[in-house]
Amino acid sequence: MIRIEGLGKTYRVEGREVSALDGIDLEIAKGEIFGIIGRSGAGKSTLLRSLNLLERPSSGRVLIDGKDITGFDRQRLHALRQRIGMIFQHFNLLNAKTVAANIDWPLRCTSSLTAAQRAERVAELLALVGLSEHAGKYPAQLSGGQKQRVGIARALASRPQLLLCDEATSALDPETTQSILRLLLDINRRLGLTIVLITHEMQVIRTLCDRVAVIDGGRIVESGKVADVFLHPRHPVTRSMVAQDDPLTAAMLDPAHAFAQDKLRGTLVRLTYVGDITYQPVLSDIMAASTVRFTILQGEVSSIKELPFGQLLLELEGSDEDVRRVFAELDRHHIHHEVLQ
Ligand SMILES: Nc1ncnc2c1ncn2[C@@H]1O[C@H](COP(=O)(O)OP(=O)(O)OP(=O)(O)O)[C@@H](O)[C@H]1O
Repeated sequence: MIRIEGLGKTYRVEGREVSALDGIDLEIAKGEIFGIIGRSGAGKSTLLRSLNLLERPSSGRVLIDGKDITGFDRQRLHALRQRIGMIFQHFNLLNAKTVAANIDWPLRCTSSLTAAQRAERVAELLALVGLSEHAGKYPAQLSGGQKQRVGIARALASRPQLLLCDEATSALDPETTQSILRLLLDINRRLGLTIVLITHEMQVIRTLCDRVAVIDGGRIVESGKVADVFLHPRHPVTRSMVAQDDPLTAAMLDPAHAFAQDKLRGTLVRLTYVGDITYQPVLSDIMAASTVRFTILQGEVSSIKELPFGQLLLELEGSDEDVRRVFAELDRHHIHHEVLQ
């Protein structure tokens, strides 16, 4: 659906050139939830805003459904923006208008619907985001989570195919964040809407996204399925973002900090696995058929979106030959192993 090719953006600040994006290549499929994560100043907002040309790239192309939008004239851009909704960290609501009027606003400005048809659409959207009882309130009377629900309803008013989320939960507490993420997931499933979001929180990516790209210094430094990137982060920025989100993974990625090294007798191995195998006694079977003994030093069973995963830090004691056989059995069962020491 979206193809970004060699995208670059340079800002001119006081006669100096600041490079915000440098040679970005990405593909985002229809119906997927794609996350872009990075530290402050990495280029996330510039990249997201290039998708609806709120930011004009300096080089490269953005293709949506095969059409290069960077060459669109005003009229085509106007039509494109109606197919792309956007929500913001600070909600950007019209404070002097009620919830219903905020949601009605884009319809009033751009659609050819009658007042009655618009009212019907607003009622539908209010129900979708769970705010039917708050239609007559003003933004100042709402909680942060409710304000973001209004933002989502407003973004969906013109039935877009693509929703851009700019740090949509960064201003919310953890519980409200979860409820907004659940709403976005529900909307993605019910409406088949493609969602592209930017965040600096790995937790948001883990909960919501199918795939992720890590951006640093205006370049994509790592990308892939969320489970792969989360469980096997390669770039230092990715490792640090995973570590901030999940201390257990951090400890397993860098076990030197996790426990007393002088107590180690055998081979230190990190196992990772995803999917149904998480709930099967495969490890028990493999070890029961071997003379190799194991000690669990650390472990975690959790989920990424709805995909269960496990990771274990084990010390294996046995002959090299027997340990190799255990590794071969792990491979056979798609349990990834990584010898750490
Ligand atoms: N309008 C602008 N004029 C000049 N420089 C800009 C402008 N917008 C962004 N930049 C610079 O471009 C780089 C990328 O900024 P961008 O806002 O895209 O990063 P970000 O990852 O979204 O950061 P944050 O998480 O802090 O919002 C930064 O160095 C920033 O200072």
